[in-house]
Amino acid sequence: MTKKTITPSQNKYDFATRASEEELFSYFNSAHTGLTTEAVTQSLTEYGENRLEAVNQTPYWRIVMKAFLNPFTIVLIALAFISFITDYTLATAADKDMTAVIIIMTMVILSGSVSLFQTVKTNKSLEQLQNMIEVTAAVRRNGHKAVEQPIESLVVGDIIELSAGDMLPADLRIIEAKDLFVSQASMTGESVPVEKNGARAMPTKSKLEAENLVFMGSNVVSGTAVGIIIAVGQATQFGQIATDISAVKLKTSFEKGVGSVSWLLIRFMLLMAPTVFIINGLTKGDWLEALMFGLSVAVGLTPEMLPMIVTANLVKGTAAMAKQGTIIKNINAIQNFGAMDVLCTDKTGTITQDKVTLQYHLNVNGKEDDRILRHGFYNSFYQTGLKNLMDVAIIAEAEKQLAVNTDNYQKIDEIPFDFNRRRMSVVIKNQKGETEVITKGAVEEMLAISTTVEFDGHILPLDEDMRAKLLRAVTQLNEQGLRVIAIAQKKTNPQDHAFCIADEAEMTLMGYLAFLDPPKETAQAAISSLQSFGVAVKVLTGDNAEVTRTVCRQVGLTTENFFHGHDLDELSDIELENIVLDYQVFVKLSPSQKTRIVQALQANGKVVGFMGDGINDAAAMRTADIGISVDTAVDIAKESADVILLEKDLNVLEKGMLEGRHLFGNIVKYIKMTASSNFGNMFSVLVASIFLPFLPMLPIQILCLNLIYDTTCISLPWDKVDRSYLAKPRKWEAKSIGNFMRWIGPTSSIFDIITFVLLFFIICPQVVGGQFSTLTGSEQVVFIALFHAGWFVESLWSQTLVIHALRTEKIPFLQSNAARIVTCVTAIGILMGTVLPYTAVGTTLGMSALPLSYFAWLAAIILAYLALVSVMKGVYIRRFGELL
Ligand SMILES: Nc1ncnc2c1ncn2[C@@H]1O[C@H](COP(=O)(O)OP(=O)(O)OP(=O)(O)O)[C@@H](O)[C@H]1O
Ligand SMILES: [Mg+2]
Repeated sequence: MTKKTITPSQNKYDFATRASEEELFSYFNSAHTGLTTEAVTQSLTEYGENRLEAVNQTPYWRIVMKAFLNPFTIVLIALAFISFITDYTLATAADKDMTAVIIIMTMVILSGSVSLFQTVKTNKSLEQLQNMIEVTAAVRRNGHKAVEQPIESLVVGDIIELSAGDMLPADLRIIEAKDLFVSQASMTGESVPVEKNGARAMPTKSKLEAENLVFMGSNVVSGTAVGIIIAVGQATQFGQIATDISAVKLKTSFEKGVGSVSWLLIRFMLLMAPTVFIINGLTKGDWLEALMFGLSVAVGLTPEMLPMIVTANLVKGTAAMAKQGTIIKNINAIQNFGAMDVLCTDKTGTITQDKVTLQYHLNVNGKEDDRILRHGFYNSFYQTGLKNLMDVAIIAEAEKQLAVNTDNYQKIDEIPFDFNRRRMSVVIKNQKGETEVITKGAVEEMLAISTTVEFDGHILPLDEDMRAKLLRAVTQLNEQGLRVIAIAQKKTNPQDHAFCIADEAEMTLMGYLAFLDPPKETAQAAISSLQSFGVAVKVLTGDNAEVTRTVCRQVGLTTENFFHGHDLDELSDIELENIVLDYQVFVKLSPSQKTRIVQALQANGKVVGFMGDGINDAAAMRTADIGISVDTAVDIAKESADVILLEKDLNVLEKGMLEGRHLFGNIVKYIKMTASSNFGNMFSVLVASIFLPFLPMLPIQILCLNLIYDTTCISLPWDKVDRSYLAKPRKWEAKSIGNFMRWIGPTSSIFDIITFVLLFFIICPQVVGGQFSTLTGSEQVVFIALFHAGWFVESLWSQTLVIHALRTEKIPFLQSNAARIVTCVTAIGILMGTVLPYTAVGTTLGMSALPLSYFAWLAAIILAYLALVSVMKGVYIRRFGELL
């Protein structure tokens, strides 16, 4: 390693601004040709990896904590602790009993370890998926040509080549630049790109203003550059902000929803358990037993599997989506995907094919003219911004038709494209030293800067007649679905000045280029399919009205109502909010107008998706509830998205969306049925506590019942969802959970109470030989054990079978079947629970063998229960519109 000859001042950035190339290379041990392998290793130890802690993996202990500690497990652990004190510490030697503690802790461990397993699996698969779409940068090393490398592998001292659309992978000092314009919006909030260059400079007050420094998180709008990395990872300016941002990361509506339901159920339990405790204490007189019973009821009411069900669903959903070509970047956005009811999309590549071809190059007279193609070629060829499909088409066509020669020209300057002015210019000089500005862009924008036209070799003023004639010709082309851009030029003097937007004035319009950008064959079907799934499709484009109208008509979007970008700026936010739903197509939009439309839709209560692939879509994608981009999009668009499609296709998007609805359905299903059966059980226990001379169920039996039910529920994320459920966008509605609980819950209580009566007055007296009050002490013990076994089995049957009844709006087993795994697991649960009273374990748990005649009764009760649930389902659906 060479010795460092320069000591930078305290501030590395000031040093980097001031330093010459040699000083930089010597300080960072680098060279024009890049770092050597040894220097990379050296730099890694000295400055570390290019990773942000904020996006780094959470440490293991936190993942474990998160899996095991949630509101529900905390309640369970507290209950286990109290059980331990009362059953073990305070109990006499003979009565010491750890069974309750063991069962409760089993539940904690079960829910925690399944959650943990799922989380680890998700993190792994998310990482793998993200590697598929990772952002790379072109880096020179060991004297080789630059190669694309994942940005995490870059180190301080690396030499990076930049071009339009790139994300800045770290903080760089520019050493060479050609018309480099960078958007620092994520750092400064200023969306106008700033020009940067490679010259030495005096340090500025704010680092961000330094003309030769660029920063991680910004992106290259146009131009090219070479730079040396001076800071990576957390040490970058972005790293400093990113830590703060991640601290206040907003929760999605979904996370908030799950949280609020959790608390609702816990509050409910906190109210009910003490009530049960007091009633039993008062009626039975044994307060310690009443306490244990109250605690067990509390456990029974806790849906401890909720966190696990949510995680398992998200994991499953992510994997299923990946198979369909949809990569999830932000896992909590999956649910928004299913809730999305408006999809905003750009036009090129989504509605139209990703193939743009140049059809005509016409002069203002409407004749094919090679001069037009040649000028278009120079503009596209020499510009260093992002080459879009039109530029590619121009270059391809010119190379095919003309013997274009670039040796005779020298590029002097360029004025890069931006989405507000919608045009761009290059300045070139020929061998004779004549210099011209060549500008191309959207027709209206080009007419606005032109004062003359070239017509049959003459220069004529661009008067109203001419303007009208030109616009007519363009409209005609547009109506055939052709996109048109205009070309203009003017002679200029290169020595004058550096060129800027003001130079795009008093130009001579030469003619126009017309491109064929045909609609996708699949677009029409995809759009109507999305609409049939309740998603309104809106096109938000920067292109003009005529072409957009033609294309939209071809894919079946209504085109009477158009909204034009001009009119947008005159509307206040409220006015926009009022009309935004009436339009399907928005044209001539600037990037900030796209964002405003998304906001206006959200203000209408819509869950908005935005699909795009350009620099001009990034802001709107961030604002939308769900930003969707494609694999081939520019870095900044991919960076802003929550979801990346491996193919820019509405059908792929639709599949991902349905997957989102599917997993949401499974989550809501669990919450609703657990909440309602818990509520029902609660009610039954209250009634039974008041009337029975003994506890309706032993604490340990409640815990055991709960364990079996919870284990059954682990299969739910694998369940199917009815197609009819998938047909509508699904939003989180806390209110509907409460309704469900109040309406469906008490239904089960009716049958619980019928079972009490049956057991207390018929079955038990039959077996034991008399009504409870007439029995001796030991006979009463048998009576109670029988009663407990009876209720245990009935509870398990009804709670488990109702999973099948409530998972669908249809008739279970006949019209809609659960996934096989769910059917198997529930069957096994029922079987085990039914056999239990006949086994030694059952005896230990305080149950005794039921007479076979009981099962005939039980079958009748369960059938009647399922029938009534079906009726209630119908009533509920009629009243509230839908079940889940
Ligand atoms: N390379 C280019 N050279 C000149 N003009 C261009 C170029 N690219 C775009 N324009 C002009 O800017 C307008 C807006 O650009 P563009 O159509 O790409 O916007 P957009 O909002 O991304 O649209 P889309 O919905 O099709 O993706 C174009 O209609 C065209 O007139
Ligand atoms: Mg676009």
